[in-house]
Amino acid sequence: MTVPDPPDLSAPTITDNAPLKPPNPGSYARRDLYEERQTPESGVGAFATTTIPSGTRIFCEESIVMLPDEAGHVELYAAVKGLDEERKAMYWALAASTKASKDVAWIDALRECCDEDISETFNELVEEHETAWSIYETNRFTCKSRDGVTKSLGIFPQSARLNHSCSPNVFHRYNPVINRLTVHALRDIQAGEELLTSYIDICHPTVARRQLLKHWGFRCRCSACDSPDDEEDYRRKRIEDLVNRMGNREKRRVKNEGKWTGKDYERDLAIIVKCIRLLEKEGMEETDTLGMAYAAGVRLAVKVGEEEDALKWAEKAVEIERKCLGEDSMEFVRAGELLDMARRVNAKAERS
Ligand SMILES: C[S@@+](CC[C@H](N)C(=O)[O-])C[C@H]1O[C@@H](n2cnc3c(N)ncnc32)[C@H](O)[C@@H]1O
Repeated sequence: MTVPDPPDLSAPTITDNAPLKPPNPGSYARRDLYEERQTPESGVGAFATTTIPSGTRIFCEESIVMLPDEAGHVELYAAVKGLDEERKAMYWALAASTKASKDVAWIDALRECCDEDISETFNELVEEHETAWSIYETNRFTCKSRDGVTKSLGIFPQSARLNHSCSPNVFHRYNPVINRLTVHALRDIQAGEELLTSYIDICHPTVARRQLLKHWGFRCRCSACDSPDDEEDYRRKRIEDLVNRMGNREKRRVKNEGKWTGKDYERDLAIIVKCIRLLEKEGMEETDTLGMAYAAGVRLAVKVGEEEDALKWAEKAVEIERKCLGEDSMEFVRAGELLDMARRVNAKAERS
């Protein structure tokens, strides 16, 4: 939930301040659609109690704790201590799976700000800080600001019950417009199925995913991890490389605007087309990595005069962002703007 973010291929070219639906979404978890249950090996999990159609928003949750990326044990403990009793209870009831940090400099800082007469209970206080930190590290979600620059980490106690899969059936993301974490069904989910999100970027191959998941202290037993297939791993590695290349070229293009030639744009587009094909082949059609690839593809296709592809991808981008993030997300609005642009360009091409 806190792993490195993919390169920002959704960088807006039209407007970053598009009008969005009024932000009054409430804070909810659709308990009419799922229940929490103990699982044999993954602690508590969330299970569908009825069919959940693809695209359904299941969680739209406000955080109970949100801290800047760089906050440490002492700041976190103070934030938890400041919660009302109900929220405090919610916080302490969450799972704590990570090991104590080897960096103990914070203990000296804590000692310095404690009264002398606390010395007898100091060890207890340290333990409480460590437990609070482990809960935080196990359950926190990355929350990016609208400009994508500021990163905070938030605790959303109901969404925090979602277990992980590398082939997830739900998608989570913090939406800075409505200040909520949203979780959407990526496909139709049947009653009895566990709702599973991915804590990490699923484009990584198996070995890298295993390494990243060590943070949460478990080995993933999803089908992609349990019976890794060399070809699938190769495709995920290729996707990862292509996404990185797209991001790097996008940065270079922005820096060298004006110097980018038609050939350069064609090269960029070729990478995106490969990436789109692999994502579709890998069954990652639902995730918004593909949404980002489509959006980047639209801009480039327009540049090189492939108006029909631009229109096709813009339509797909809108659908993916609607499904994964909802109509109140910036991504959806930007995809809609791209679709308008692609339609205009197509109409013009047809006229001429
Ligand atoms: C955010 S919590 C998820 C909810 C948690 N199961 C609970 O009981 O509250 C993350 C923790 O759940 C467990 N977990 C999540 N996904 C898992 C999986 N696929 N296999 C085993 N354990 C998992 C791990 O202990 C992990 O550190």
